Amino acid sequence: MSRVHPAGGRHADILPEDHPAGPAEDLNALDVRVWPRNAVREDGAMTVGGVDVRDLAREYGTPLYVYDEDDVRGRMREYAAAFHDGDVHYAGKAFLCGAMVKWLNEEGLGLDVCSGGELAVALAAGFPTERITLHGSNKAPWELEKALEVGVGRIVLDSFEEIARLGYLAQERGVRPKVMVRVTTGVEAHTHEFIATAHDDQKFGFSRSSGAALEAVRRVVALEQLELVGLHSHIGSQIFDVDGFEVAAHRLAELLVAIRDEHGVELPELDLGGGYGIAYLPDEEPHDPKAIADGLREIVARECRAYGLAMPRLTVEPGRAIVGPGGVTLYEVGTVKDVEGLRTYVSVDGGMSDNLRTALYGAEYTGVLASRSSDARPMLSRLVGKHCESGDIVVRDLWFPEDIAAGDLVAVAATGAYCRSMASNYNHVPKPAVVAVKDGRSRVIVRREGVEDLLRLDAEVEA
Ligand SMILES: Cc1ncc(COP(=O)(O)O)c(C=O)c1O
Ligand SMILES: N[C@@H](CCCC[NH3+])C(=O)O
Repeated sequence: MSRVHPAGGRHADILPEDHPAGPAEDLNALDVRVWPRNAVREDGAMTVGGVDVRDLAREYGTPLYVYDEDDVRGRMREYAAAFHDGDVHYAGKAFLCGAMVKWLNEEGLGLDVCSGGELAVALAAGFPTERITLHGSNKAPWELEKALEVGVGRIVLDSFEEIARLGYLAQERGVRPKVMVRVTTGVEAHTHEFIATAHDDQKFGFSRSSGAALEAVRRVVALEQLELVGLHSHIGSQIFDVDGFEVAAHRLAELLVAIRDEHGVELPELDLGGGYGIAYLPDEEPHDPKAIADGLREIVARECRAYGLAMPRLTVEPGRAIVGPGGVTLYEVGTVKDVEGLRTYVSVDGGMSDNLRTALYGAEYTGVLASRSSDARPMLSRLVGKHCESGDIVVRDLWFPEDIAAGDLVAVAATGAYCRSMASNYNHVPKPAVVAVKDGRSRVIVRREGVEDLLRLDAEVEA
């Protein structure tokens, strides 16, 4: 099936039925909804944080992850202000490095880590341990021990084995950590199957419907060594619709009542996780942090009133919404291949090793020719990487000007979350550097890997 796109341009006559949109009126425009707040074009080329992308590519090479520091810090501040009466624990899995930890500390946020590795980054960068929450669906004993040794603020319990293990380790050490029980509320979040986390048939948390959540609470309460402070729920990621949060809050409130009735305690904290969607495409409308905070507060307050409970202190754990929109990935075009009658494949010097999300979730992105502007006609394109997989797609459908060519720089929007943190070395491709830009200056915050770094780990080759 095909239809002719009225804007014309190469391949416009084969625009697939399911293609989300035709070409923008101006292919050079940088829509504020998807690009970092400080991204503009100057003399044709894109600048981020006042730095020309051509200078970034010359100085640091490509592919390159670029973070607009003011954008990221601005979102941290907005979330902290919106949840002024609660806690915002940034989910480090979205992107973590020493600079991020320092920004979080300076902006007064907390940090959610889900492995000993993430915890190590936080500790190395001097993050206050009482503002750290340790997550993880299968924490190793050494990770639990490390958390107890440094005194993290809270540990979120995810399995019966872990309750027993942590109780034992805490007793050995003579400490009494604060813990939460992660509840699988049975909510079917409207998002990709792989990033929904609260329906019954998956690995996270204790199921509410089977009674496992209340049994977990019973076991924790029975262990003197653990201080139960609340329940935790994370329904999934890249969610726009508040219904799921409402249902989760309602089910959690019912559990809080059951806990009060059985144990005579009202738990003082409630962690509702993260999951707030961001715009990857210009037609997506994310909620602003204040609307999210007001909405969640209202939902929980309503449930508490209905059940006669005191309002617990709310914690949220946004990752993507803080760091996603402020990041872009810069690539250099290597080849442009016109597949007659279908589309044009524009290949860049990275791909699924620096952004797995398209291959893994069918995620959608948008991108532009960034090193210059062009008035050439739009051409239906697919931005692909250099890996040996036909699924190595960065942007499935996008419109580039017909004159795009080898040596041009392309920028892909909203790649600040879950791109560097999910990067791999597939095909022995080293991971790109990460730079922060601000007020016309740039600096490396994570160094580029080299092939020598990969060889260094190979026990049977000489590096
Ligand atoms: C427990 C928990 N909290 C917070 C997050 C952050 O999610 P997001 O980046 O969608 O806000 C995740 C990831 O999905 C998570 O598993
Ligand atoms: N990695 C996912 C989200 C995190 C899921 C973790 N619970 C993404 O890129 O969207």
